[in-house]
Amino acid sequence: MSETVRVALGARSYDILIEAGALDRAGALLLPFAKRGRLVIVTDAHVAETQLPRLAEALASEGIVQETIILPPGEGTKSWAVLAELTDRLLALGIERSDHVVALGGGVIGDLVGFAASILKRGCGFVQVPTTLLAQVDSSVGGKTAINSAAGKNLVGAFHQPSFVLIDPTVLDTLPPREVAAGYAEVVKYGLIDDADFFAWCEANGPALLAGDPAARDRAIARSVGAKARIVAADERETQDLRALLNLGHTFGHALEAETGFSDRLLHGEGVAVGMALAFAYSARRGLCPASDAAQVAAHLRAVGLPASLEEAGVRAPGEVLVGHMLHDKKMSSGTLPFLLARGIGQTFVAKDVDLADVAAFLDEQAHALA
Ligand SMILES: NC(=O)c1ccc[n+]([C@@H]2O[C@H](COP(=O)([O-])OP(=O)(O)OC[C@H]3O[C@@H](n4cnc5c(N)ncnc54)[C@H](O)[C@@H]3O)[C@@H](O)[C@H]2O)c1
Ligand SMILES: O=C(O)C(=O)C[C@@H](O)[C@H](O)[C@H](O)COP(=O)(O)O
Ligand SMILES: [Zn+2]
Repeated sequence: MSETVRVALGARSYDILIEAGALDRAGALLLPFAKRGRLVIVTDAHVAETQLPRLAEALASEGIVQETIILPPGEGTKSWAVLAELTDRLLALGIERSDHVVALGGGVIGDLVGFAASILKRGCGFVQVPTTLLAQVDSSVGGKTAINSAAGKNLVGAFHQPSFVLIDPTVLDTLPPREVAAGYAEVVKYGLIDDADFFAWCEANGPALLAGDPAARDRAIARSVGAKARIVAADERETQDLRALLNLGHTFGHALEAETGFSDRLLHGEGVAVGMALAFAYSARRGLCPASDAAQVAAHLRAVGLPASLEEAGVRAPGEVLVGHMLHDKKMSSGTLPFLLARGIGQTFVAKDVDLADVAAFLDEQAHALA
């Protein structure tokens, strides 16, 4: 299959190509950018071993000279220290605004490289070549770029759209199963937000997708990218209570990631899985959503091996500690934290009347229920 999705953002519009084997055509696909300036590939050590040779060969076949920077893998790379190292190395290479930095990797590389590109020379070009399921269905699209800070997740960043997104689903063949499952949580998110039929599709096809079925994988990528592109085009900077829907599960999830030290104890997608289960359970507790829908969400996440509770996330912190992490959430406005809650599967909405003490009590109940 080959499909192009356009993110319609006026002068910042760009294409997302989804095509099995596209990485091997990257020379031709990236040639227009190479004609405008240089290409510098930034990747991490795992991807350097598994997918970088394909990209390097494809670029070389078109005579494109490339520089490559290889960074350590893992969430810790979204840090001030690595950002400083990366920007220094790109400046040492003489990066210019007309050059493109090519982010070859998962969401960590994409978020870091995009942020570096947004601040270098006050903004140079970048291209996303996502190599995880999570990055292909979510992080490579939409221009949210960031690093983490001591205060929390993604707190230092910028909106900076890529010039092009090259999605080759075959790169996922080398991705470890735990990472595939983590990325799948963001796929399920699109169904839970506003498409109950797609959630039903996930229930029927999720296990095949995780087992590596190419048809299920490609369908999920195309559906997710299409949904995200539409939402981003309509609310690029999350000002209209629309893009915020993409944050379903993230207020809880980011708090769990902070509590587990942004480590591989809990991957981002795993935090989102637990967060979505908690958002539905909290919605049910408030009488907003049928308890059966909350149970169905948790059951599907568990069926594909994702965590769906605090215990399964390995988090034992008191509710007020987790709520303390949430106070840094970027949605916080005038002391109010909007929450993504649900009236049912496919019916997520932004709630602005959530009492954080009640959320803390809910989290304590969840912890005790399973103790
Ligand atoms: N900007 C956004 O809109 C957005 C959306 C969702 C998530 N995110 C961010 O994305 C990050 C998580 O991204 P992720 O889940 O892709 O994690 P990641 O980038 O850490 O990649 C996961 C692991 O897989 C390895 N890997 C990547 N591709 C591989 C491949 N093809 N073969 C073998 N190994 C491979 C990596 O080296 C890493 O060890 C988080 O920081 C999250 O906040 C951002
Ligand atoms: O693109 C968006 O908007 C999202 O919210 C997608 C999320 O999956 C992603 O994790 C994002 O980085 C979270 O955004 P944040 O603003 O809460 O940092
Ligand atoms: Zn996310």
